[in-house]
Amino acid sequence: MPVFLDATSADFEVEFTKLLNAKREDSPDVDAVVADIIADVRARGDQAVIDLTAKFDRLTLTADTLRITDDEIAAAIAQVSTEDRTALELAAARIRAYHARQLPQDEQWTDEAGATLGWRWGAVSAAGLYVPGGLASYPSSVLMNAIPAKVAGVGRLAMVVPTPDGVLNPLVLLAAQISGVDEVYRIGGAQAVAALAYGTDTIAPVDKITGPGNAFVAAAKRRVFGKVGIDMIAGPSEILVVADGDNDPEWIALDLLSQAEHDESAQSLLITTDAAFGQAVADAVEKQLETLQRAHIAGPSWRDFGAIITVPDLATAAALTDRIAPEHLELCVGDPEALSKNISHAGAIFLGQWTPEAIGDYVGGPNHVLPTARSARFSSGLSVLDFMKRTTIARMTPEALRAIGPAAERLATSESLEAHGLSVTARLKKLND
Ligand SMILES: NC(=O)c1ccc[n+]([C@@H]2O[C@H](COP(=O)([O-])OP(=O)(O)OC[C@H]3O[C@@H](n4cnc5c(N)ncnc54)[C@H](O)[C@@H]3O)[C@@H](O)[C@H]2O)c1
Ligand SMILES: N[C@H](CO)Cc1c[nH]c[nH+]1
Ligand SMILES: [Zn+2]
Repeated sequence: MPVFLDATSADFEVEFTKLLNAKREDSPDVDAVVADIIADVRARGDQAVIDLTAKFDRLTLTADTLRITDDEIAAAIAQVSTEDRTALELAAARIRAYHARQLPQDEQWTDEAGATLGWRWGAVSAAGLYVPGGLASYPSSVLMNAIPAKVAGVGRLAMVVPTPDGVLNPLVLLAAQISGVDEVYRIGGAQAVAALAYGTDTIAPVDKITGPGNAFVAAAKRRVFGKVGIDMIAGPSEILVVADGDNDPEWIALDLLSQAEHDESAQSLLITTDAAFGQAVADAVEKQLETLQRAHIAGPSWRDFGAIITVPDLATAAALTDRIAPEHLELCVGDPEALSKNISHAGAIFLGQWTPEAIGDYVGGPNHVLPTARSARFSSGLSVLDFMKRTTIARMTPEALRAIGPAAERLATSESLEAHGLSVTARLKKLND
């Protein structure tokens, strides 16, 4: 059973804080394991990756078989049904169209002092794309990683994906081909993140690592940040549904289970203005769990981290939502647009009862790699911008230097940085000769 909270009860604040702080992925135990794995990969390179893959994915590799060959990719892709290919291509086209709109513009102008200023955008040279594969297989996450990278203009796309027991999903490889991935390695977890960040004899290091994963992957990305860029912490999935009583409890139950089935550490929450509806959803979840294929994952997630919160009004729902800062937010209320305007912190918002979150996972167009663990307070879903960086541009004319140089001289003096000031003075002197 999930916890039931009532926002009007005396102990609500204590119980809600407990819910916010529930230990799901930010565990010191996980971090300690990940630190050792990263150190091992840095010290022993390919051999560490091979040993750790044998340990965690039950797969024996050599340096020659870490990378999936073009022939293996072609053979796997040949098994994909036309229906699956068509669905994947529809998803890819929609994701590409959405992300193409994110390409930023360069800017350049000349200001009143005569200085030409601006910035230009450029792509990172090499991106490492993490595609999860431990408990489920994610062709959709290949598209969500690789398409924005390609739109940004990244030169080299290196993808890692664990293949437990050596089982390869052909659709993952087709997605890699469709979206222009250059290299695919059958490795996962913290060892794959470390290999991408530090490089091994077989895997050249990348500049930026993106993509979702379990708690080990999220912790590894945190640890390699600085050596490489990362997109965000996209860990175990989360959904918060805000629903009034005018919804079908079964639909909402399925929406909650759609994220619970990702991982025992996933979190599904319901905030409702109608306590009886909340109970009906809880009953519907239990009913679904009797037959759901992944009840062994969704059940523990719902039992350990699920919650149903009753609120007196939608204003309270909005305030609590901002404190949760969920990865996914479904607004199943009469006027979802109006409610969404009162919410500042959510990775992705799904408006109205005809927009199940799963549409966003696959075919909506926006990215499904999204910030978890309340990091939507300060980060956003994966975008083209994550694969780009901005370089600033400045050009002075003699007149511009004459106009603003003296202020630079003064500031340099105030910082006791003599050479800074003199580099300006020397030029101004020449102008005054
Ligand atoms: N936030 C997002 O945008 C988003 C998107 C898709 C999926 N997800 C999440 O990604 C995750 C996918 O998880 P997954 O497990 O299926 O695949 P995964 O690829 O993230 O993790 C599998 C790897 O974890 C490592 N691992 C497992 N147990 C370990 C242990 N005890 N010690 C050290 N390493 C260990 C192994 O190396 C294994 O290869 C789920 O939590 C899902 O909710 C998040
Ligand atoms: N819901 C996940 C993000 O948390 C993404 C996903 C991929 N496939 C299915 N779901
Ligand atoms: Zn999902």
